[in-house]
Amino acid sequence: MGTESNYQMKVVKGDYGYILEDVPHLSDYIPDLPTYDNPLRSNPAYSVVKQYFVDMDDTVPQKVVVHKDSPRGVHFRRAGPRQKVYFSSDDVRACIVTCGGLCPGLNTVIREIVHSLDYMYGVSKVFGIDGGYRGFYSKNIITLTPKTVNDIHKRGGTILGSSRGGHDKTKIVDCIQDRGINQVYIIGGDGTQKGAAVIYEEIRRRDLKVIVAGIPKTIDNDIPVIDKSFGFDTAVEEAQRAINAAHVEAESAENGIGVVKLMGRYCGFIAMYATLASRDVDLCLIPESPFYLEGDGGLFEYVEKRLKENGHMVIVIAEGAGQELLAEENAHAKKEQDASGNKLLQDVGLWISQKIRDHFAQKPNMPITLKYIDPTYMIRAVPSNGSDNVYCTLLAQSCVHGAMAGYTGFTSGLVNGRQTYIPFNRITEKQNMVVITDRMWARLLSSTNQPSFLRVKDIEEVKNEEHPQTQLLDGDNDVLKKHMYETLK
Ligand SMILES: Nc1ncnc2c1ncn2[C@@H]1O[C@H](COP(=O)(O)OP(=O)(O)OP(=O)(O)O)[C@@H](O)[C@H]1O
Ligand SMILES: O=P(O)(O)OC[C@H]1O[C@](O)(CO)[C@@H](O)[C@@H]1O
Ligand SMILES: [Mg+2]
Repeated sequence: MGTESNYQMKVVKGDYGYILEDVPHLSDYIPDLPTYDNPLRSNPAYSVVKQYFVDMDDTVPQKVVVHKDSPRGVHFRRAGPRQKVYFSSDDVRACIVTCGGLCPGLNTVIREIVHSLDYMYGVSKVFGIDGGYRGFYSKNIITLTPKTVNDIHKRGGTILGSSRGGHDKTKIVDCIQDRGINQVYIIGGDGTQKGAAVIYEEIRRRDLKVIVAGIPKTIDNDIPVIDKSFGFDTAVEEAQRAINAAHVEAESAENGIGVVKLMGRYCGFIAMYATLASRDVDLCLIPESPFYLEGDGGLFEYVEKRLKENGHMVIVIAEGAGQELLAEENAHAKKEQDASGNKLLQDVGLWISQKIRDHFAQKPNMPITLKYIDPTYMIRAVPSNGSDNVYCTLLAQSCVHGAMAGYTGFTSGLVNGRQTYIPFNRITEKQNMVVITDRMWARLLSSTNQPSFLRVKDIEEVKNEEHPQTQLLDGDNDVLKKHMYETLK
Protein backbone atom coordinates (compact mmCIF):
# COMPACT_ATOMS: atom_id res chain seq x y z
CA MET A 1 0.00 0.00 0.00
CA GLY A 2 1.49 3.40 -0.97
CA THR A 3 0.19 6.96 -1.20
CA GLU A 4 1.40 9.76 -3.44
CA SER A 5 -0.27 13.14 -3.33
CA ASN A 6 -0.17 16.61 -4.78
CA TYR A 7 -2.61 19.50 -4.53
CA GLN A 8 -4.97 17.94 -7.05
CA MET A 9 -5.04 14.24 -6.32
CA LYS A 10 -4.02 11.57 -3.82
CA VAL A 11 -3.10 8.28 -5.44
CA VAL A 12 -3.42 5.30 -3.13
CA LYS A 13 -2.03 1.98 -4.38
CA GLY A 14 -3.28 -1.34 -3.00
CA ASP A 15 -2.91 -5.04 -3.72
CA TYR A 16 -3.40 -6.62 -7.14
CA GLY A 17 -2.94 -3.37 -9.04
CA TYR A 18 -5.67 -1.48 -7.13
CA ILE A 19 -5.34 2.29 -7.59
CA LEU A 20 -7.53 4.87 -5.86
CA GLU A 21 -7.36 8.29 -7.50
CA ASP A 22 -8.64 10.06 -4.44
CA VAL A 23 -9.75 13.66 -4.03
CA PRO A 24 -8.24 16.22 -1.61
CA HIS A 25 -9.73 16.82 1.83
CA LEU A 26 -9.65 19.91 4.06
CA SER A 27 -7.70 17.94 6.66
CA ASP A 28 -4.85 17.50 4.14
CA TYR A 29 -3.85 21.09 4.71
CA ILE A 30 -5.69 22.37 7.79
CA PRO A 31 -4.76 20.53 11.01
CA ASP A 32 -7.08 19.83 13.97
CA LEU A 33 -10.37 20.65 12.29
CA PRO A 34 -13.42 20.01 14.47
CA THR A 35 -15.92 17.43 13.19
CA TYR A 36 -19.64 17.10 13.90
CA ASP A 37 -22.15 14.28 13.75
CA ASN A 38 -23.90 14.27 10.40
CA PRO A 39 -27.35 15.82 11.01
CA LEU A 40 -28.83 13.04 8.83
CA ARG A 41 -28.12 10.65 11.71
CA SER A 42 -30.98 12.19 13.65
CA ASN A 43 -33.22 12.80 10.63
CA PRO A 44 -36.09 10.30 10.82
CA ALA A 45 -36.27 10.11 7.02
CA TYR A 46 -32.73 8.77 6.70
CA SER A 47 -31.76 7.29 10.05
CA VAL A 48 -34.01 4.26 9.50
CA VAL A 49 -32.43 3.50 6.13
CA LYS A 50 -29.96 0.68 6.57
CA GLN A 51 -26.47 1.56 5.38
CA TYR A 52 -27.49 5.04 4.33
CA PHE A 53 -23.99 6.24 5.13
CA VAL A 54 -21.22 5.37 2.75
CA ASP A 55 -18.41 3.24 4.09
CA MET A 56 -15.12 5.15 4.16
CA ASP A 57 -13.46 2.45 2.06
CA ASP A 58 -16.09 2.30 -0.69
CA THR A 59 -14.64 3.02 -4.12
CA VAL A 60 -15.94 2.62 -7.67
CA PRO A 61 -13.89 1.02 -10.49
CA GLN A 62 -13.40 3.04 -13.66
CA LYS A 63 -13.54 -0.04 -15.87
CA VAL A 64 -16.08 -2.77 -15.32
CA VAL A 65 -15.09 -4.95 -18.23
CA VAL A 66 -12.06 -6.89 -17.03
CA HIS A 67 -10.17 -10.03 -17.89
CA LYS A 68 -9.20 -12.90 -15.61
CA ASP A 69 -5.72 -11.53 -15.08
CA SER A 70 -6.46 -7.80 -15.26
CA PRO A 71 -5.11 -5.66 -12.44
CA ARG A 72 -7.90 -4.16 -10.32
CA GLY A 73 -7.23 -0.78 -11.94
CA VAL A 74 -8.26 2.80 -11.26
CA HIS A 75 -11.00 3.54 -8.73
CA PHE A 76 -12.73 6.72 -7.55
CA ARG A 77 -14.11 7.54 -4.13
CA ARG A 78 -17.76 6.64 -3.82
CA ALA A 79 -20.00 9.65 -3.19
CA GLY A 80 -22.60 9.86 -0.43
CA PRO A 81 -23.14 10.98 3.14
CA ARG A 82 -20.48 10.35 5.79
CA GLN A 83 -21.06 9.82 9.52
CA LYS A 84 -18.98 12.90 10.36
CA VAL A 85 -19.12 16.32 8.73
CA TYR A 86 -16.60 19.15 8.82
CA PHE A 87 -19.06 22.05 9.05
CA SER A 88 -21.74 22.91 11.55
CA SER A 89 -24.95 23.91 9.77
CA ASP A 90 -24.85 27.50 11.02
CA ASP A 91 -21.29 28.06 9.84
CA VAL A 92 -21.90 27.20 6.18
CA ARG A 93 -22.05 30.04 3.66
CA ALA A 94 -22.41 28.39 0.27
CA CYS A 95 -22.49 29.86 -3.21
CA ILE A 96 -23.43 28.45 -6.63
CA VAL A 97 -22.19 29.61 -10.02
CA THR A 98 -23.07 28.43 -13.54
CA CYS A 99 -20.58 29.00 -16.40
CA GLY A 100 -20.24 28.24 -20.12
CA GLY A 101 -23.05 27.42 -22.55
CA LEU A 102 -26.58 26.51 -21.51
CA CYS A 103 -27.66 22.94 -20.95
CA PRO A 104 -30.99 21.38 -19.93
CA GLY A 105 -30.98 20.70 -16.18
CA LEU A 106 -28.95 23.65 -14.91
CA ASN A 107 -31.88 24.97 -12.90
CA THR A 108 -32.62 21.52 -11.51
CA VAL A 109 -29.04 21.25 -10.20
CA ILE A 110 -29.26 24.74 -8.63
CA ARG A 111 -32.59 23.85 -7.02
CA GLU A 112 -31.35 20.56 -5.66
CA ILE A 113 -28.16 22.03 -4.16
CA VAL A 114 -30.24 24.63 -2.31
CA HIS A 115 -32.77 22.03 -1.17
CA SER A 116 -30.14 19.46 -0.15
CA LEU A 117 -28.21 21.99 1.90
CA ASP A 118 -31.33 23.14 3.68
CA TYR A 119 -33.40 19.98 4.07
CA MET A 120 -30.57 17.54 4.76
CA TYR A 121 -27.97 19.71 6.50
CA GLY A 122 -29.94 22.65 7.90
CA VAL A 123 -27.91 25.18 5.89
CA SER A 124 -29.82 28.38 5.17
CA LYS A 125 -27.11 30.70 3.83
CA VAL A 126 -26.90 29.91 0.15
CA PHE A 127 -26.08 32.51 -2.51
CA GLY A 128 -26.10 32.62 -6.29
CA ILE A 129 -23.35 34.25 -8.33
CA ASP A 130 -24.85 36.29 -11.14
CA GLY A 131 -23.58 35.61 -14.68
CA GLY A 132 -20.73 33.11 -14.40
CA TYR A 133 -17.19 33.59 -13.09
CA ARG A 134 -17.11 37.34 -13.76
CA GLY A 135 -20.16 37.72 -11.46
CA PHE A 136 -17.96 37.01 -8.40
CA TYR A 137 -16.32 40.40 -8.73
CA SER A 138 -18.66 42.46 -10.90
CA LYS A 139 -22.19 41.80 -9.62
CA ASN A 140 -24.12 41.55 -6.37
CA ILE A 141 -24.77 38.10 -5.00
CA ILE A 142 -28.30 36.67 -4.97
CA THR A 143 -29.88 35.01 -1.94
CA LEU A 144 -31.28 31.57 -2.73
CA THR A 145 -33.86 29.81 -0.55
CA PRO A 146 -35.81 26.57 -1.07
CA LYS A 147 -38.86 28.72 -1.72
CA THR A 148 -37.29 30.97 -4.37
CA VAL A 149 -35.88 28.01 -6.29
CA ASN A 150 -38.87 25.71 -5.86
CA ASP A 151 -40.20 25.87 -9.42
CA ILE A 152 -37.09 26.67 -11.40
CA HIS A 153 -36.54 23.12 -12.69
CA LYS A 154 -39.51 23.67 -15.00
CA ARG A 155 -37.60 26.37 -16.88
CA GLY A 156 -34.76 26.08 -19.37
CA GLY A 157 -31.50 28.01 -19.00
CA THR A 158 -30.08 29.05 -15.64
CA ILE A 159 -31.72 31.50 -13.25
CA LEU A 160 -28.22 32.65 -12.30
CA GLY A 161 -27.15 33.53 -15.82
CA SER A 162 -23.91 32.32 -17.36
CA SER A 163 -20.98 33.67 -19.34
CA ARG A 164 -17.75 32.81 -21.10
CA GLY A 165 -14.37 34.38 -20.23
CA GLY A 166 -13.86 36.62 -17.20
CA HIS A 167 -12.04 34.11 -15.01
CA ASP A 168 -9.82 36.21 -12.74
CA LYS A 169 -8.41 33.90 -10.07
CA THR A 170 -7.33 36.60 -7.62
CA LYS A 171 -10.51 38.63 -7.84
CA ILE A 172 -12.69 35.52 -7.51
CA VAL A 173 -10.88 34.18 -4.44
CA ASP A 174 -10.77 37.67 -2.89
CA CYS A 175 -14.56 37.80 -3.25
CA ILE A 176 -14.97 34.33 -1.72
CA GLN A 177 -12.76 35.38 1.20
CA ASP A 178 -14.36 38.82 1.68
CA ARG A 179 -17.87 37.40 1.77
CA GLY A 180 -16.95 34.58 4.15
CA ILE A 181 -18.05 31.91 1.67
CA ASN A 182 -16.82 28.42 2.62
CA GLN A 183 -18.50 26.14 0.04
CA VAL A 184 -18.32 26.97 -3.65
CA TYR A 185 -20.43 24.88 -6.05
CA ILE A 186 -19.32 25.33 -9.65
CA ILE A 187 -21.51 24.01 -12.47
CA GLY A 188 -20.01 23.98 -15.93
CA GLY A 189 -18.16 22.21 -18.70
CA ASP A 190 -14.51 21.38 -19.29
CA GLY A 191 -13.47 25.04 -19.29
CA THR A 192 -15.42 25.71 -16.09
CA GLN A 193 -13.84 22.73 -14.33
CA LYS A 194 -10.38 24.01 -15.36
CA GLY A 195 -11.35 27.34 -13.82
CA ALA A 196 -12.57 25.52 -10.68
CA ALA A 197 -9.22 23.74 -10.38
CA VAL A 198 -7.41 27.10 -10.53
CA ILE A 199 -9.70 28.52 -7.80
CA TYR A 200 -9.13 25.44 -5.64
CA GLU A 201 -5.33 25.81 -6.01
CA GLU A 202 -5.48 29.47 -4.98
CA ILE A 203 -7.72 28.66 -2.00
CA ARG A 204 -5.29 26.00 -0.92
CA ARG A 205 -2.33 28.36 -1.35
CA ARG A 206 -4.11 30.76 1.01
CA ASP A 207 -4.93 27.87 3.44
CA LEU A 208 -8.63 28.74 3.47
CA LYS A 209 -11.29 26.41 4.88
CA VAL A 210 -13.26 26.62 1.65
CA ILE A 211 -14.61 23.69 -0.36
CA VAL A 212 -14.48 23.88 -4.16
CA ALA A 213 -16.84 21.33 -5.71
CA GLY A 214 -17.70 20.94 -9.39
CA ILE A 215 -20.71 19.54 -11.18
CA PRO A 216 -19.98 18.62 -14.79
CA LYS A 217 -22.28 20.27 -17.34
CA THR A 218 -21.89 19.75 -21.05
CA ILE A 219 -24.55 19.24 -23.61
CA ASP A 220 -21.84 17.98 -25.97
CA ASN A 221 -20.97 15.13 -23.54
CA ASP A 222 -17.29 16.00 -23.97
CA ILE A 223 -16.24 15.48 -20.33
CA PRO A 224 -14.20 12.31 -19.81
CA VAL A 225 -14.50 9.65 -17.08
CA ILE A 226 -18.22 10.19 -16.36
CA ASP A 227 -20.88 7.96 -17.93
CA LYS A 228 -22.65 10.93 -19.53
CA SER A 229 -23.49 14.48 -18.64
CA PHE A 230 -26.84 15.75 -17.43
CA GLY A 231 -29.00 17.28 -20.15
CA PHE A 232 -27.63 14.90 -22.74
CA ASP A 233 -30.71 12.64 -22.75
CA THR A 234 -32.96 15.68 -23.03
CA ALA A 235 -30.90 16.98 -25.96
CA VAL A 236 -31.13 13.64 -27.77
CA GLU A 237 -34.89 13.56 -27.18
CA GLU A 238 -35.39 17.14 -28.33
CA ALA A 239 -33.30 16.49 -31.44
CA GLN A 240 -35.89 13.89 -32.47
CA ARG A 241 -38.35 16.68 -33.17
CA ALA A 242 -36.02 18.30 -35.68
CA ILE A 243 -35.14 14.97 -37.27
CA ASN A 244 -38.83 14.08 -37.56
CA ALA A 245 -39.55 17.39 -39.25
CA ALA A 246 -36.65 16.84 -41.65
CA HIS A 247 -37.96 13.39 -42.42
CA VAL A 248 -41.52 14.59 -43.07
CA GLU A 249 -40.23 17.33 -45.39
CA ALA A 250 -37.90 14.94 -47.22
CA GLU A 251 -40.54 12.23 -47.63
CA SER A 252 -42.98 14.67 -49.14
CA ALA A 253 -40.79 15.70 -52.05
CA GLU A 254 -39.26 13.81 -54.95
CA ASN A 255 -35.60 13.32 -54.07
CA GLY A 256 -36.21 15.16 -50.83
CA ILE A 257 -33.23 15.70 -48.54
CA GLY A 258 -33.54 16.89 -44.94
CA VAL A 259 -30.36 18.21 -43.30
CA VAL A 260 -30.29 18.72 -39.52
CA LYS A 261 -27.38 20.38 -37.72
CA LEU A 262 -26.89 19.41 -34.07
CA MET A 263 -24.48 20.66 -31.43
CA GLY A 264 -21.11 19.06 -30.81
CA ARG A 265 -18.15 21.36 -31.13
CA TYR A 266 -15.44 18.69 -30.93
CA CYS A 267 -17.42 15.50 -30.52
CA GLY A 268 -20.45 13.94 -32.14
CA PHE A 269 -22.27 12.30 -29.23
CA ILE A 270 -25.58 14.14 -29.68
CA ALA A 271 -25.57 13.45 -33.42
CA MET A 272 -24.67 9.80 -32.90
CA TYR A 273 -27.31 9.11 -30.24
CA ALA A 274 -30.00 11.18 -31.96
CA THR A 275 -29.35 9.16 -35.12
CA LEU A 276 -29.52 5.84 -33.30
CA ALA A 277 -32.70 6.92 -31.53
CA SER A 278 -34.47 8.12 -34.67
CA ARG A 279 -33.99 5.36 -37.29
CA ASP A 280 -34.97 7.87 -39.96
CA VAL A 281 -31.42 9.09 -40.46
CA ASP A 282 -29.47 7.84 -43.47
CA LEU A 283 -26.22 9.65 -42.83
CA CYS A 284 -24.65 10.94 -39.61
CA LEU A 285 -21.54 13.12 -39.83
CA ILE A 286 -19.44 13.85 -36.74
CA PRO A 287 -16.13 15.66 -36.08
CA GLU A 288 -14.31 12.43 -35.20
CA SER A 289 -15.03 10.81 -38.55
CA PRO A 290 -13.54 12.80 -41.40
CA PHE A 291 -15.48 12.52 -44.66
CA TYR A 292 -15.02 13.55 -48.25
CA LEU A 293 -17.47 14.63 -50.92
CA GLU A 294 -16.30 13.55 -54.34
CA GLY A 295 -15.37 10.21 -55.90
CA ASP A 296 -15.64 6.56 -54.94
CA GLY A 297 -17.01 6.04 -51.44
CA GLY A 298 -17.60 9.79 -51.09
CA LEU A 299 -20.65 11.58 -49.71
CA PHE A 300 -22.18 12.57 -53.09
CA GLU A 301 -22.02 8.99 -54.32
CA TYR A 302 -23.84 7.78 -51.20
CA VAL A 303 -26.51 10.52 -51.37
CA GLU A 304 -27.22 9.64 -54.99
CA LYS A 305 -27.43 5.94 -54.19
CA ARG A 306 -29.77 6.54 -51.23
CA LEU A 307 -32.09 8.79 -53.27
CA LYS A 308 -32.29 6.23 -56.04
CA GLU A 309 -33.08 3.46 -53.52
CA ASN A 310 -35.48 5.33 -51.27
CA GLY A 311 -36.56 8.58 -52.95
CA HIS A 312 -35.58 10.71 -49.95
CA MET A 313 -32.98 10.90 -47.18
CA VAL A 314 -32.11 12.57 -43.87
CA ILE A 315 -28.63 13.79 -42.96
CA VAL A 316 -27.63 14.67 -39.40
CA ILE A 317 -24.45 16.69 -39.05
CA ALA A 318 -22.68 17.73 -35.83
CA GLU A 319 -21.58 21.35 -35.93
CA GLY A 320 -17.88 20.41 -35.58
CA ALA A 321 -17.93 17.92 -38.48
CA GLY A 322 -16.10 18.67 -41.70
CA GLN A 323 -14.49 21.82 -40.32
CA GLU A 324 -11.20 20.83 -41.96
CA LEU A 325 -12.94 20.85 -45.39
CA LEU A 326 -14.38 24.32 -44.74
CA ALA A 327 -10.98 25.54 -43.56
CA GLU A 328 -9.37 24.26 -46.77
CA GLU A 329 -11.90 26.21 -48.83
CA ASN A 330 -11.65 29.39 -46.77
CA ALA A 331 -7.95 29.35 -45.99
CA HIS A 332 -7.97 33.12 -45.51
CA ALA A 333 -10.98 33.27 -43.18
CA LYS A 334 -10.13 34.83 -39.82
CA LYS A 335 -9.79 32.26 -37.04
CA GLU A 336 -12.11 33.57 -34.37
CA GLN A 337 -12.52 32.57 -30.74
CA ASP A 338 -15.14 33.18 -28.08
CA ALA A 339 -14.32 34.94 -24.78
CA SER A 340 -13.19 31.63 -23.24
CA GLY A 341 -10.80 30.90 -26.11
CA ASN A 342 -12.99 28.25 -27.79
CA LYS A 343 -12.68 28.17 -31.57
CA LEU A 344 -15.73 29.66 -33.31
CA LEU A 345 -16.95 27.27 -35.98
CA GLN A 346 -18.16 27.96 -39.49
CA ASP A 347 -21.70 26.80 -40.31
CA VAL A 348 -21.14 23.33 -41.69
CA GLY A 349 -24.90 22.78 -42.09
CA LEU A 350 -25.29 25.62 -44.55
CA TRP A 351 -22.08 24.63 -46.29
CA ILE A 352 -22.99 20.97 -46.83
CA SER A 353 -26.51 21.91 -47.95
CA GLN A 354 -25.07 24.23 -50.60
CA LYS A 355 -22.51 21.63 -51.70
CA ILE A 356 -25.27 19.04 -52.22
CA ARG A 357 -27.44 21.55 -54.12
CA ASP A 358 -24.49 22.50 -56.36
CA HIS A 359 -23.72 18.86 -57.03
CA PHE A 360 -27.26 17.99 -58.10
CA ALA A 361 -27.61 21.20 -60.10
CA GLN A 362 -25.23 19.52 -62.56
CA LYS A 363 -27.58 16.52 -62.83
CA PRO A 364 -30.76 17.80 -64.53
CA ASN A 365 -32.23 14.27 -64.48
CA MET A 366 -32.16 14.24 -60.73
CA PRO A 367 -33.65 17.44 -59.32
CA ILE A 368 -33.66 17.53 -55.53
CA THR A 369 -35.51 19.46 -52.82
CA LEU A 370 -33.32 20.15 -49.79
CA LYS A 371 -34.50 21.58 -46.47
CA TYR A 372 -31.95 22.65 -43.86
CA ILE A 373 -32.97 22.72 -40.18
CA ASP A 374 -30.76 24.25 -37.47
CA PRO A 375 -32.40 23.53 -34.08
CA THR A 376 -29.16 23.86 -32.06
CA TYR A 377 -30.13 26.59 -29.56
CA MET A 378 -33.72 25.34 -29.32
CA ILE A 379 -32.38 21.99 -28.12
CA ARG A 380 -30.09 23.59 -25.53
CA ALA A 381 -32.71 25.92 -24.12
CA VAL A 382 -35.40 23.43 -23.06
CA PRO A 383 -35.97 22.27 -19.47
CA SER A 384 -34.57 18.85 -18.62
CA ASN A 385 -36.72 15.74 -19.03
CA GLY A 386 -37.70 13.36 -16.24
CA SER A 387 -34.64 11.12 -16.31
CA ASP A 388 -32.27 14.10 -16.45
CA ASN A 389 -34.12 15.66 -13.50
CA VAL A 390 -33.43 12.53 -11.45
CA TYR A 391 -29.80 12.54 -12.57
CA CYS A 392 -29.40 16.24 -11.65
CA THR A 393 -30.88 15.53 -8.22
CA LEU A 394 -28.44 12.73 -7.50
CA LEU A 395 -25.48 14.78 -8.71
CA ALA A 396 -26.45 17.74 -6.55
CA GLN A 397 -27.09 15.62 -3.45
CA SER A 398 -23.78 13.77 -3.88
CA CYS A 399 -21.93 17.02 -4.30
CA VAL A 400 -23.42 18.47 -1.10
CA HIS A 401 -22.63 15.28 0.87
CA GLY A 402 -19.00 15.48 -0.32
CA ALA A 403 -18.63 19.16 0.57
CA MET A 404 -20.14 18.69 4.03
CA ALA A 405 -17.77 15.74 4.59
CA GLY A 406 -14.79 18.02 3.92
CA TYR A 407 -13.82 16.76 0.46
CA THR A 408 -12.68 19.49 -1.90
CA GLY A 409 -11.12 19.90 -5.36
CA PHE A 410 -13.51 17.36 -6.83
CA THR A 411 -16.13 16.98 -9.52
CA SER A 412 -19.20 14.97 -8.68
CA GLY A 413 -19.85 12.41 -11.41
CA LEU A 414 -21.49 9.16 -12.36
CA VAL A 415 -19.04 6.32 -13.09
CA ASN A 416 -20.49 2.99 -14.13
CA GLY A 417 -23.84 3.98 -12.67
CA ARG A 418 -22.43 5.02 -9.28
CA GLN A 419 -21.99 8.52 -7.90
CA THR A 420 -18.32 9.33 -7.29
CA TYR A 421 -15.90 12.17 -6.46
CA ILE A 422 -13.38 12.63 -9.25
CA PRO A 423 -10.21 14.77 -8.93
CA PHE A 424 -10.32 17.88 -11.13
CA ASN A 425 -7.27 16.93 -13.16
CA ARG A 426 -8.87 13.67 -14.33
CA ILE A 427 -11.82 15.69 -15.62
CA THR A 428 -9.77 18.39 -17.32
CA GLU A 429 -6.83 16.44 -18.77
CA LYS A 430 -8.59 15.47 -22.01
CA GLN A 431 -11.91 15.64 -23.81
CA ASN A 432 -14.33 12.81 -24.34
CA MET A 433 -14.78 11.90 -28.00
CA VAL A 434 -16.61 9.30 -30.04
CA VAL A 435 -14.11 6.55 -30.86
CA ILE A 436 -14.86 5.51 -34.39
CA THR A 437 -13.24 2.12 -33.95
CA ASP A 438 -15.47 1.50 -30.97
CA ARG A 439 -18.60 -0.70 -31.04
CA MET A 440 -21.02 2.19 -30.70
CA TRP A 441 -19.95 3.82 -33.96
CA ALA A 442 -20.09 0.42 -35.67
CA ARG A 443 -23.67 0.07 -34.39
CA LEU A 444 -24.49 3.43 -35.93
CA LEU A 445 -22.91 2.46 -39.27
CA SER A 446 -24.94 -0.71 -39.37
CA SER A 447 -28.09 1.18 -38.46
CA THR A 448 -27.75 3.84 -41.17
CA ASN A 449 -25.80 1.68 -43.63
CA GLN A 450 -23.69 4.73 -44.49
CA PRO A 451 -20.06 4.48 -45.66
CA SER A 452 -17.45 4.77 -42.90
CA PHE A 453 -15.37 7.21 -45.01
CA LEU A 454 -12.29 5.51 -43.57
CA ARG A 455 -9.52 5.42 -46.11
CA VAL A 456 -7.30 2.35 -46.46
CA LYS A 457 -4.50 4.27 -44.72
CA ASP A 458 -6.61 4.84 -41.59
CA ILE A 459 -7.68 1.21 -41.42
CA GLU A 460 -4.08 0.02 -41.81
CA GLU A 461 -2.98 2.41 -39.06
CA VAL A 462 -5.51 0.94 -36.64
CA LYS A 463 -4.70 -2.64 -37.63
CA ASN A 464 -0.99 -2.08 -37.11
CA GLU A 465 -1.16 -0.30 -33.82
CA GLU A 466 0.28 -2.14 -30.87
CA HIS A 467 -2.76 -2.15 -28.55
CA PRO A 468 -4.72 -5.37 -28.41
CA GLN A 469 -8.22 -5.35 -29.88
CA THR A 470 -9.94 -5.34 -26.47
CA GLN A 471 -8.47 -1.94 -25.64
CA LEU A 472 -9.97 -0.46 -28.80
CA LEU A 473 -13.34 -1.59 -27.57
CA ASP A 474 -12.75 0.17 -24.27
CA GLY A 475 -12.49 3.45 -26.12
CA ASP A 476 -8.77 4.03 -25.77
CA ASN A 477 -7.63 4.19 -29.36
CA ASP A 478 -4.78 6.68 -29.16
CA VAL A 479 -3.80 6.47 -32.84
CA LEU A 480 -7.19 7.56 -34.08
CA LYS A 481 -7.68 10.09 -31.29
CA LYS A 482 -4.36 11.71 -32.19
CA HIS A 483 -5.42 11.81 -35.82
CA MET A 484 -8.75 13.39 -34.84
CA TYR A 485 -7.18 16.03 -32.61
CA GLU A 486 -4.78 16.94 -35.41
CA THR A 487 -7.63 17.24 -37.88
CA LEU A 488 -9.62 19.43 -35.51
CA LYS A 489 -6.76 21.77 -34.54
N1 LIG B 1 -7.96 27.01 -18.54
C1 LIG B 1 -8.83 27.78 -17.87
N2 LIG B 1 -8.45 28.39 -16.71
C2 LIG B 1 -9.31 29.16 -16.03
N3 LIG B 1 -10.58 29.42 -16.42
C3 LIG B 1 -11.01 28.86 -17.55
C4 LIG B 1 -10.16 28.01 -18.34
N4 LIG B 1 -10.85 27.61 -19.43
C5 LIG B 1 -12.08 28.18 -19.33
N5 LIG B 1 -12.18 28.91 -18.20
C6 LIG B 1 -13.35 29.68 -17.77
O1 LIG B 1 -14.45 28.79 -17.56
C7 LIG B 1 -15.66 29.40 -18.01
C8 LIG B 1 -16.41 28.50 -18.95
O2 LIG B 1 -15.55 28.03 -19.99
P1 LIG B 1 -16.11 27.71 -21.46
O3 LIG B 1 -16.74 28.93 -22.01
O4 LIG B 1 -15.02 27.08 -22.22
O5 LIG B 1 -17.33 26.72 -21.23
P2 LIG B 1 -17.38 25.27 -20.64
O6 LIG B 1 -17.35 25.30 -19.18
O7 LIG B 1 -16.32 24.43 -21.29
O8 LIG B 1 -18.84 24.83 -21.07
P3 LIG B 1 -19.34 24.41 -22.54
O9 LIG B 1 -18.15 24.28 -23.44
O10 LIG B 1 -20.02 23.12 -22.32
O11 LIG B 1 -20.28 25.47 -22.94
C9 LIG B 1 -15.30 30.74 -18.63
O12 LIG B 1 -15.65 31.77 -17.72
C10 LIG B 1 -13.79 30.65 -18.84
O13 LIG B 1 -13.14 31.90 -18.68
O1 LIG C 1 -22.94 30.20 -28.86
P1 LIG C 1 -22.42 29.82 -27.54
O2 LIG C 1 -23.33 30.06 -26.42
O3 LIG C 1 -21.06 30.36 -27.25
O4 LIG C 1 -22.28 28.24 -27.52
C1 LIG C 1 -22.08 27.40 -28.59
C2 LIG C 1 -21.36 26.16 -28.15
O5 LIG C 1 -21.73 25.74 -26.88
C3 LIG C 1 -21.96 24.36 -26.85
O6 LIG C 1 -23.35 24.15 -26.75
C4 LIG C 1 -21.29 23.72 -25.68
O7 LIG C 1 -21.86 24.24 -24.52
C5 LIG C 1 -21.43 23.83 -28.16
O8 LIG C 1 -22.08 22.72 -28.64
C6 LIG C 1 -21.59 25.03 -29.04
O9 LIG C 1 -20.64 25.05 -30.07
MG1 LIG D 1 -16.33 23.37 -23.18
